[in-house]
Amino acid sequence: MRSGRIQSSASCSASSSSTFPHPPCLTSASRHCKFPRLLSPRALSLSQRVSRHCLVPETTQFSFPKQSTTISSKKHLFHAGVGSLVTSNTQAISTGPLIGEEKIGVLLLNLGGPETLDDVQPFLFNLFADPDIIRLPRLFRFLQRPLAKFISVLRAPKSKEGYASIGGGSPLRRITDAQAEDLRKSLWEKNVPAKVYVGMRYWHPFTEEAIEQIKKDGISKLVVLPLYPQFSISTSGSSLRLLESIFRDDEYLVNMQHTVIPSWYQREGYIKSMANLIERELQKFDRPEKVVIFFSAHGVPLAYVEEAGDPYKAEMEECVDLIMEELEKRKITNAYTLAYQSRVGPVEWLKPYTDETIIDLGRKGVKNLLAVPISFVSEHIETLEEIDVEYKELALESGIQNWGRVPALGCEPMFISDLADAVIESLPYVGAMAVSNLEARQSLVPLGSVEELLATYDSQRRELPPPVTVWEWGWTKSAETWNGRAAMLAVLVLLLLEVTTGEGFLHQWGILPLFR
Ligand SMILES: C=CC1=C(C)c2cc3[nH]c(cc4nc(cc5[nH]c(cc1n2)c(C)c5CCC(=O)O)C(CCC(=O)O)=C4C)c(C)c3C=C
Ligand SMILES: [Fe+2]
Repeated sequence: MRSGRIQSSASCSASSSSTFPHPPCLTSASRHCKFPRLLSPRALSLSQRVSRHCLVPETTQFSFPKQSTTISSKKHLFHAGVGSLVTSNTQAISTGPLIGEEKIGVLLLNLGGPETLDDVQPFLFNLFADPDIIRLPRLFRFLQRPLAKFISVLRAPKSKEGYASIGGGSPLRRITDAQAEDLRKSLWEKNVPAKVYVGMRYWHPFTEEAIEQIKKDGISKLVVLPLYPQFSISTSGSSLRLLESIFRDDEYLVNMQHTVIPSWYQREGYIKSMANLIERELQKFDRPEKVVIFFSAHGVPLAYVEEAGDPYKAEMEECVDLIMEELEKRKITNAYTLAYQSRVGPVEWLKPYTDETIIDLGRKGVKNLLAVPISFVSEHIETLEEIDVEYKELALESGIQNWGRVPALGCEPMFISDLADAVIESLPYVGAMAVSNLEARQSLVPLGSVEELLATYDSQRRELPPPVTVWEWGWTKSAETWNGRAAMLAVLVLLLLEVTTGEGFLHQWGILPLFR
């Protein structure tokens, strides 16, 4: 941990990354991974965590493409190539001409957001129907959709309030479309005539719609780029799992070569762009050197990291370290801290929590705070409402006098240009296909790459605690959790009875007919 880092007393056991379970395939994968040789000794331990993503099958010779360069600095070596990369090919990596007759596509994966208040409940339904958000035990899987309906109806009023306060809907589609267009332009400027598609997980344009267009356009080589800098089961993992199921069932797609860039938080362009934004915002304070830089990342339930092996926390911590190193090179050595926001439900999420940390910093006498949203590259409800309104208010109440917030990256030219470089550097890894469709389907090639990626952190697909409150009571944390689970079970039984008998409180209140 770097010297300037403020440790909130709100932090917990989750702050140590050494407890992460290492998926079994790591050892073999990391042997092929170039990172340990490229990074400085300090970064090496971090890269060992990252190397879990260097999922190159054992049979594949792995070398970075010629155009990728290594930029060295006194303290750190950046690899300008694709940070962590999964190839679609277990047999060979094409090194020949990449463009020629090939039609190249880039698929940007993102979360999606409701565009109007009427979209909020169905959007929430899609989110909670995702087994990577609520993973029920196998026996109860059939209840996933009724449960999603139930929770989405319960949560919709609160969410609607939030979306109403930011203008009546999420800006995510508009911003992601603009990023896609700028990325396309940047690729063309770099002589890579690619088409760029947007596939959202929970709202329009859905991933399925993007895939239909990719097929119509006859794309033959596809680079899959989730727009999340750090990997999480709940975000990129979920999108890749969906993609995998779409690929598996489709004759065209099973033959399409593809590559996935699962995370890219360590790329030089991204780190420098973040540092630029922070440096710019710091200048707005009267005494910039007195400001505490407050990185706030979207949280995930602790069990995702500790039980399922989600690399999210490790990647987040490394990302923050890299940004601070970049700032240090610019002689900016402010104190900083990292906390996790936006938790929902009764289970424990990654700590320290943003709200508790703000209160704690206020108590410690911090007067100047600069919030940096770190897990997402667009403005969205959690920056515009949660940070700008709720956390700002909390900070001022807690004794912080001067508050600032770094904008999300959006279409920052250096950032977009770096994403374009990531795509270009990944192209040599878009591999040749399996010999036959049958083989492709059986050995999951090209799906194997996605499958393997998913397997590294989530091989057992264990039950994950429902992160969302259905019901809550009790005094202790653990009691709350178990009460929540018991209540959920009771609600499920009631729901089941109601659906089968057509009678019950939901019908009486006129809620259930809405479900039909
Ligand atoms: C890296 C970013 C994100 C992670 C990790 C993540 C995990 C996660 N989220 C929920 C529940 C909700 N998320 C909601 C909105 C939302 N989530 C992210 C990003 C991450 N989520 C974004 C960018 C957005 C906003 C999209 C927009 O419309 O602007 C919502 C809906 C809003 C609300 O009601 O608060 C929920 C619910 C869980 C449970 C989870 C991990 C398991
Ligand atoms: Fe979320």
